[in-house]
Amino acid sequence: MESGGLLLWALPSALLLALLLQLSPRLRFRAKVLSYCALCLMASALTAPACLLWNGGRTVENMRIIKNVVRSFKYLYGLRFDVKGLEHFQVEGPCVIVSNHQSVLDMMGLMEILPDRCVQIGKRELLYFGSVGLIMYLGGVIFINRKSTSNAKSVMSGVGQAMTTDNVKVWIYPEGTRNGNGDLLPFKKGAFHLAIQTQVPVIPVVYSSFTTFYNPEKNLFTSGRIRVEVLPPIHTSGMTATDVTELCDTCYTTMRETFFRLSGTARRVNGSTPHLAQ
Ligand SMILES: CCCCCCCC/C=C\CCCCCCCC(=O)SCCNC(=O)CCNC(=O)[C@H](O)C(C)(C)COP(=O)(O)OP(=O)(O)OC[C@H]1O[C@@H](n2cnc3c(N)ncnc32)[C@H](O)[C@@H]1OP(=O)(O)O
Ligand SMILES: CCCCCCCC/C=C\CCCCCCCC(=O)OC[C@@H](O)COP(=O)(O)O
Repeated sequence: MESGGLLLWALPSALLLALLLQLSPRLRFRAKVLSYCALCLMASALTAPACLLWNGGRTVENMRIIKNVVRSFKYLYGLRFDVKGLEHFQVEGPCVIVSNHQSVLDMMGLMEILPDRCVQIGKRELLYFGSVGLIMYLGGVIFINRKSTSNAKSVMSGVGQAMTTDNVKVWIYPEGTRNGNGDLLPFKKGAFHLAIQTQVPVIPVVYSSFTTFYNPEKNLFTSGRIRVEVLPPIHTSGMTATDVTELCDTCYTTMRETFFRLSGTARRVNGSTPHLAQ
């Protein structure tokens, strides 16, 4: 009786769902994104106890465990990363790594190349994403309140202290938000203030555009290849607060050129940089 009921309801429901997914690209796209979220939530829930048992609590050491788990996700989604310039990460001591931010999939690209003893800066809201928030907390992610510049600035000056005393690298998305439109947003300045205040190098990292395989507007989420380039460190020793804007603009220009080169797209607006034109 039990198994008869299962066949009567579960089988047709599964068939109907499969049919709907075939018919509706939007639904198929949403299902795939949802599966990614579910995977992250599940993997975090399973990895959090491992982090607690291994390392006791919130520490950058947990990033190694998280990284090893996340690095397997790419096989499920058919993503490939071609990485160049990893040798540039071999700097002694702390540094500020800046990279472009296109979507939630960036987390895979991040973990693909994350150097040892490196934490990220993330928006405070991520703390409330259930087990994902917990795993980020355990990995040492620094949370900032983007709505309050003064609060974010004071958190970030505390980070400078910790970077030198605990020898940690910091990964920042200077665009400050996700952006998948095939260009870079103007950079916020926090990362560059931090690098100059702590007198540590800035290492830019660029990921090629996802638009050919991931595009929410076109309901596109297929397998794909991502080109990644770690650029040479930019040293900040001797720079002062007056050099922040120039450092920021140099990074922006270099990263934008690299982004277009890696993505195989032409520069927009006659090659002018809207950020500098403002
Ligand atoms: C096991 C399985 C696991 C699976 C699950 C996954 C787990 C994975 C675990 C771990 C992965 C973690 C992944 C995390 C990913 C997170 C991504 C995000 O959340 S991205 C959003 C947050 N990130 C940012 O927002 C960037 C940093 N933002 C900044 O640096 C901004 O500059 C900020 C917030 C500090 C201020 O932003 P403003 O919007 O006010 O803009 P401004 O133009 O930069 O600043 C205004 C003025 O303040 C000055 N200013 C800024 N910072 C300063 C400072 N530190 N000192 C002095 N002045 C400063 C500037 O110079 C500017 O002034 P003048 O225009 O130049 O006159
Ligand atoms: C019990 C609570 C259930 C909550 C369900 C939430 C499910 C979310 C689960 C997994 C998503 C994987 C997250 C990986 C972390 C990537 C971080 C990220 O890319 O966040 C976006 C942020 O950079 C920029 O934010 P906005 O573009 O300004 O917005």
